[in-house]
Amino acid sequence: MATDFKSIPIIDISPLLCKCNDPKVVEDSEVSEVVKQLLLACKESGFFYVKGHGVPDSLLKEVRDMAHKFFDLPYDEKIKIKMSAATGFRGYQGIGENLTQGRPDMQEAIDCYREFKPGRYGALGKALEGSNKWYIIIKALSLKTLCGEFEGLRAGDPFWITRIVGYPGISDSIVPGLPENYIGCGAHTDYGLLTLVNQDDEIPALQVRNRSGEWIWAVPIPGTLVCNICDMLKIWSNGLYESTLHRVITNSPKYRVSVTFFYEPNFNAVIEPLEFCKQKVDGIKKCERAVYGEYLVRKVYGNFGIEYLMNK
Ligand SMILES: O=C(O)CCC(=O)C(=O)O
Ligand SMILES: [Fe+2]
Repeated sequence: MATDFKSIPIIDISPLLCKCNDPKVVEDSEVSEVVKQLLLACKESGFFYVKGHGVPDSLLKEVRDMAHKFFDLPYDEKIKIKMSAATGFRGYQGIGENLTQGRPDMQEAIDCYREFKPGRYGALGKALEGSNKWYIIIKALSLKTLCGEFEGLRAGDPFWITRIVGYPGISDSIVPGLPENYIGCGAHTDYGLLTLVNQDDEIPALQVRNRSGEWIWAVPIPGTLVCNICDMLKIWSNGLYESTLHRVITNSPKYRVSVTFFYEPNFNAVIEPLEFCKQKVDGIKKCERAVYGEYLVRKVYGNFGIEYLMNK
C-alpha cells in the first residue's frame, strides 16, 4: 500500500549511469545514495522523476513535437495506420476508443509493441502479432537505448510497449457532453515492470493516488522522465514496491501529448514473489503469481472491448 506521500521525489541517477560498469560499483557512496533514494520511492509512492538519465532534452522534445504533428493530421490520414485486432492491436486509435474500467478515455493514441516472429509466443502471443507503423515509433524507441543493454544480457528477452498519446484540450474537444474536468485516462496501474513517461512541458495532467485517496500531481519537470513501478514488479517484490493508481486529468485548453515507454518482463515469464522479498515479511506470500503475457493480453482486450474490435 502506498503511503500518504504529498509529492513525488526527483532522483538524479547520473552516478548510477556513470558507474554501472565499474566492478566496485556496490562500494561507491554516490551510487549507494541513489539506490537508497530509489528504494524509498519504490516503497513510498511507486513514482519518481529521474534526471541525469542521459536522454538529451532535444530528443525528448523532438519525439513530443512529432506526436503533436501526427495528431494534428486530419482523421482520414490518421486512420491509415488504424489499430484493429487484425494489426495485432498496433496502430492508431481515435478519441474515446481506449477504455479504462469500461469507460472511454478522452485521448487518441498510437500503440506499439515489441515485434516478434509469428508463432514465437504460441496461441497467446497471436493477439499481438503484427508490425509497428510510422516513423515516430522509431524515434520514440530511442528511449529504448536506455534499456538496450538489458536485452539478451541481463533480463534475457524483455517485452516492451510504447504508447504515443494525445489529449485534446478542453475547448478543442470534439466530443460532446463532457464533464468539467474530463478524464484523459481513467485510474489504473501499469502492467509490466517499469514505465517511463515523456510528458509535454507546462500542462499538469498526470495525478497519482496516495493511501488516503488524495490525487497528487506529477507536474511536468523539464528534462525529467516520470517513472513508475508496474504490477509485475510489485508481484516480484512481494508487494514491497508499490504499483500505484494514477490517472490523467484534462483541465487545460492546450492539447497535451505524452510518450510512454513500458519496460516489461519476458512475454512468457511466470512472475512470483522472489524468495528474498518473502523473507522480509516472515516468508509470507503477499501477491499472487501471474504469467505476464496472459496478464497483458487480458488487459489489451479489456482496454479496447474485444467485440468492438472484432467487428471493425
Ligand atoms: O499521459 C500520461 O502522463 C500517462 C499515461 C499513462 O498513465 C499510461 O499510458 O499508462
Ligand atoms: Fe499508466
